[in-house]
Amino acid sequence: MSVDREVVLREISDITIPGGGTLARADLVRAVTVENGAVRFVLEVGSAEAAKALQPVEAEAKRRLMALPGVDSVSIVMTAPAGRPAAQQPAPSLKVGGHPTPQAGPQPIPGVKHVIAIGSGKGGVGKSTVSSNLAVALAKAGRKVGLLDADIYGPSQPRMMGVSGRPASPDGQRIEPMHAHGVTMMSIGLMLKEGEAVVWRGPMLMGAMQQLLQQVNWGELDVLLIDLPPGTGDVQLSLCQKTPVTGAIIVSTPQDVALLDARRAINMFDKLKTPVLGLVENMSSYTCPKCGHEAHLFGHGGVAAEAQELGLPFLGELPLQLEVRLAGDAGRPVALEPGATADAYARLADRLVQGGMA
Ligand SMILES: Nc1ncnc2c1ncn2[C@@H]1O[C@H](COP(=O)(O)OP(=O)(O)OP(=O)(O)O)[C@@H](O)[C@H]1O
Repeated sequence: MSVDREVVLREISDITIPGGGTLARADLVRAVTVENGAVRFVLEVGSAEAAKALQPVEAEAKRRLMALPGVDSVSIVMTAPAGRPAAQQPAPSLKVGGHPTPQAGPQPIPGVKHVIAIGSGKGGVGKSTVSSNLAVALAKAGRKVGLLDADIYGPSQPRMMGVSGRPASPDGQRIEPMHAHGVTMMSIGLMLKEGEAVVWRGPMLMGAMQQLLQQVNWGELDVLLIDLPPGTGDVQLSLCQKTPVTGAIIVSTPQDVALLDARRAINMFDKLKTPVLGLVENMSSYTCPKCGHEAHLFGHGGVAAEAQELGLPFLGELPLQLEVRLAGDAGRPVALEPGATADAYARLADRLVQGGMA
């Protein structure tokens, strides 16, 4: 067995710490590296006293790791965040995917007035497209808007919003969000190495969501839109457990199969006691640019009918248009330019503002 980061974390995860709990649960381990038999990591501690209390933990970790075949040295650095000169600061603690730190119930995000989750039952129905365009439309309406791309399986907001690069973390703790088209944004995709596969389990996802919600300097926002992964999984659960969510918008195509999945998503939000603000129909019609004929490739009106049946607001329909995809691929959401689609998004934004949700 070769020793790597995962082996190191597993080996020390159940070491108990003063005050109860384990190293893994307290999420104190940062920046694990294994190189030519040398294991190094940081134990993040709040103060000099805490560092002193953790000395037996440090010793036990060393003992266990030195016993692993192939490990020649173990170096553990304890860091206290405050008052250190910059040169001695640890690498930014952008360990998205770590275990969550204990948190008593949902915590509001400082400065953020409303949180709106954008979900769908099925992938590919345009949830990310709707999120980026709605964010832009809200910004155009003068709202202070944030957009958090929490689609861990396929983060697409960096591409759709035209943002790249790694977010800065000047103090190694807080994360500076990016800005594009008047929107403050952060994507889980910007925190991962390109092409990195995400195989996080529930607790790691919880940790990631917690960091993205609470560790990012969101600033003062009227509304933070959260682009969720499709379906009904751990991210949705984490979000609703970690922060009070004003409500969820469900995106669906008019197609029966997409609607069936949308119903599951609505059910899940009901169970999580998160109000569903309404349903949006995407790709509802296609107008041929040559002859002007309007076609309904995925059917039409299905989402409005579904909303009526479920007693939920129908928030509007958005056409299927080549420009929507091209604009998304180019990093300039179509809602930035004047036109029928921008108008449809402006109406959607206006409904949220008028309803006191954004
Ligand atoms: N109204 C539309 N007209 C044309 N293309 C669209 C429209 N809505 C979405 N698309 C395109 O469809 C593709 C999927 O859209 P998008 O990524 O927004 O879906 P999604 O529901 O977020 O998918 P997933 O969650 O599976 O990543 C993208 O290429 C996008 O540009």
